[in-house]
Amino acid sequence: MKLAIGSDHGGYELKEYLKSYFDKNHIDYDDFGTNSNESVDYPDYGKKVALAVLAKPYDFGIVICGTGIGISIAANKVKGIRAALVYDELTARLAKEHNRANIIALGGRTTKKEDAVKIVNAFMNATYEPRHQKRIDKIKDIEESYDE
Ligand SMILES: O=C(CO)[C@H](O)[C@H](O)COP(=O)(O)O
Repeated sequence: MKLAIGSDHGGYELKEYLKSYFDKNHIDYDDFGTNSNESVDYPDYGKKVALAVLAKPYDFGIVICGTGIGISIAANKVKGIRAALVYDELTARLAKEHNRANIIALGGRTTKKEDAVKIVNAFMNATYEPRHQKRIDKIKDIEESYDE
């Protein structure tokens, strides 16, 4: 299991908290920034994690901004990315089971740190249900139809 993680300044503290949890629990990750509380632009970090998830052998990505909204929108602009803004264990589990999300987005200013750990674990422990593949294929069809 290896994951890619990135945030803007609004998600920086939660990113660092999750990293310390991953370190303690021997979960491998690469951190794509940002590296401080200094103000940055969330699309830059959403894009970095999205491209990493597509190009490298990561099981999934985690993106974090203040609410998780902006950075999930940005990540979803990368073809092949299904970034899900999740806010509890149920939405995290369903993002994997139904939506085959390859990135989850969290809000650093809206999600408690302990809840974020539970959310990430719920996603990691869930399994995609192939009965949903027809819908995933239709999402891909939308991407393909706006390619030009
Ligand atoms: O949540 C976010 C985007 O959805 C950003 O983290 C937020 O907009 C940053 O705001 P500010 O520049 O006021 O810290």
